[in-house]
Amino acid sequence: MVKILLAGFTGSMGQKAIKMIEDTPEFDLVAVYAPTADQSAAEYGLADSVAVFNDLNQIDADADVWIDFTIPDSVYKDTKFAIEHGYHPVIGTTGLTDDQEAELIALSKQKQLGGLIAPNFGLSAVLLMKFAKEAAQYFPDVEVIEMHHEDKKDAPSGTALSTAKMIDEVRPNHEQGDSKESMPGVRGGDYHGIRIHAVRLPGYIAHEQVLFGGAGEALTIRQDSFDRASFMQGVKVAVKNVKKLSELVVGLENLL
Ligand SMILES: NC(=O)C1=CN([C@@H]2O[C@H](COP(=O)(O)OP(=O)(O)OC[C@H]3O[C@@H](n4cnc5c(N)ncnc54)[C@H](OP(=O)(O)O)[C@@H]3O)[C@@H](O)[C@H]2O)C=CC1
Ligand SMILES: O=C(O)C1=N[C@H](C(=O)O)C[C@H](O)C1
Repeated sequence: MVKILLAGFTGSMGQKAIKMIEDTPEFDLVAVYAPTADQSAAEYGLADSVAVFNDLNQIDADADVWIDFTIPDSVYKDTKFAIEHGYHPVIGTTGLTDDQEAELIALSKQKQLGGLIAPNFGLSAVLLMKFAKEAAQYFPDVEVIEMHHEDKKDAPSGTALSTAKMIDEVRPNHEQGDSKESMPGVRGGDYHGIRIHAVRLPGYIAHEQVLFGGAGEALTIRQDSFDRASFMQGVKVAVKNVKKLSELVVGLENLL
């Protein structure tokens, strides 16, 4: 049995994660955390045995794994807290900087505690990133478009940034054509010369396109998450296997 603490349980992903945990016989939800939580477990529709926390520093649950779907502003301190208290972190929340990520990895090594940071738990997105990295070796001219629901707090998405980083690792040294902007920002964000465009619209959930252009041809790789259920198989795999790791790693592909 894997005992789970879920941070961000009141949110869209948190609610999907509760269902996934309840539907998985070998998982046991022992505690939940959200800053505004002010009701009992039963009032949230949870078993009486689930401890409800609204203050990070009060958390003392007997859990194995810490699942985090919170907000970019809290993910660093949540993950640090989890590692320091011996909970294996499974982090879906976006927004960690490279320096924060490096610091957390170093801390996990010091504690010899396995954990996972996954910019995207969806298989279609994991494959998109893998295929984009392969294609970039042959098509150095590339732009990324990510499209998300209107409530998304951060831009670019963690997945788009991760895609750009993976492309940047293999892309041959290259000057991509660019236009002078007559309207600031119209060419999107710039990660090491890779343009990233973020779209926010009602009706969307999470989608990404990577566009490659070459002489007389183009390649477009696209993935769509039409429902947040698409992320849950990946979260499940992570929770089941995270204990096998001896440090914090980045990317679900490390556990597939
Ligand atoms: N890796 C992946 O595959 C995926 C990652 N995500 C990421 O997961 C995160 C959550 O997304 P989503 O569920 O849509 O967001 P929501 O806004 O729906 O939920 C946010 C949750 O975070 C909690 N929260 C707010 N402030 C804090 C704080 N200071 N400390 C701790 N918790 C806090 C909220 O609690 P309260 O109700 O008390 O305010 C709520 O439970 C985002 O970063 C998103 O990008 C999303 C989908 C897939
Ligand atoms: O906020 C979301 O919804 C999502 N966030 C993650 C990201 O920023 O990449 C993963 C997925 O795109 C959904």
